[in-house]
This record gives sequence, C-alpha cells and structure tokens, in this order.
Amino acid sequence: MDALDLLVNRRSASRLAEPAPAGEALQNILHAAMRAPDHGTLQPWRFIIVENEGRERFANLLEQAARDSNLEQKAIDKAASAPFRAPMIITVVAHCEENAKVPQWEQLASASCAVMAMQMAAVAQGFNGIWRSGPWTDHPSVREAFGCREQDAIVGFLYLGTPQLKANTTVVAPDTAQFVSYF
Ligand SMILES: Cc1cc2nc3c(=O)[nH]c(=O)nc-3n(C[C@H](O)[C@H](O)[C@H](O)COP(=O)(O)O)c2cc1C
Repeated sequence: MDALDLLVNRRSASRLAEPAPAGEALQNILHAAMRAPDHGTLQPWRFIIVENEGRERFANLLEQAARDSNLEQKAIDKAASAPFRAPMIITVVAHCEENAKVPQWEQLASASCAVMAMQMAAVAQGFNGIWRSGPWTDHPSVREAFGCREQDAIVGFLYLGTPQLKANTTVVAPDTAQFVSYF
C-alpha cells in the first residue's frame, strides 16, 4: 500500500471481527509504535494487549467499574460488552517520567503518536481498527489494572481486527484553507 494513500485516505473501522493481527503482523504493528517520535528516547509508552480470555477479564473490569460508578443497568451492560467489539484491543499507557527537557505533555504526545502508528500499520497489512477512549481511561480500577502510576495516563484503547464493512475509499479531500496559514 502506498504510504501517502494510506495517510490521506485512511478511515477508522468500528465493525471488527476475527482474525486479529498475530505473529509478524502484530510485531510490525508494535515496531511501528516504537518508531513514534520520542523526545529524549524516553520510550514513554506501554502496550497491553487484550485478546482471548483477556477480553473477558477486561469486560469484568469495566462491568465492575460501571457498578462502582453507580451507573444504570443499561450502562453497565454496555461497559461489559465493549471489549467484544473487536478481537484485540491494545491499551496504550503513556508511561511518563519527570524529565527536565521533556515535559509530560510531550510524553503523552509520543504515546499518542504510537497509537496512530499502530493503526496505520494495521491498515497497511489489511487490518483496521479504531482508537477509543471514554470515561474508563480515567477510572481508578481501570488505571490500576493497566499498571498506571500517578504520572501515567491511558491515552487510548486501540480496537483492532478485520474490518467487516468495506470502507468508502474515496475520502473527500478536505478544505485545508481555514486551518492553515503562513507565518
Ligand atoms: C484520543 C482519541 C480518543 C477517541 N475516542 C473515541 C471513542 O471513545 N469513541 C469513538 O467512537 N471514537 C473515538 N475517537 C475517534 C475515532 O478514533 C475516529 O477517529 C473517529 O471515529 C473518526 O473516524 P475516522 O478516523 O475514520 O475519521 C477518538 C479519537 C482520539 C484521537
């Protein structure tokens, strides 16, 4: 796949089924993540792969978090079913360190770039996914389950799998004028 075509025409996919990326394809995705821009080579990221029984554990975690938050039954059910929207979820944690030259926001930016890189690497190999967040990224028990320390943040849950709907490949070229100026 042509790199420019990938960047200009990519779409996220929310309807995802088996197979999830595995083996070399998954390694390529993780390698792409590790090539995200990284000021000071801090490698400020952790990737926690959720698949198979891990999805059950994640579902139980979200269900309990929803119960603890006193949500209505409908919302509890929604939380419990969320992990089954794709065969694989990669939780991306910005693993931040105190650093004189690299403030926390830059480390969050690096981890976020890693999410995008993984999604692009997935698309390049015939998979796709969608970057999701939601209130669970900040929930104490979810943070704890994914190993977040005080200074860390979950920057997203990257849902990955094989897209079920063929994406519209003709993305309308955006009008860039209102977002771009020259200094
Ligand atoms: C940090 C971040 C969090 C996001 N969280 C969600 C989310 O929780 N649910 C969702 O439907 N889309 C979420 N999105 C947007 C999707 O990843 C996606 O970009 C959007 O559905 C538009 O589709 P497109 O990527 O094909 O343009 C998030 C994007 C970012 C960058």
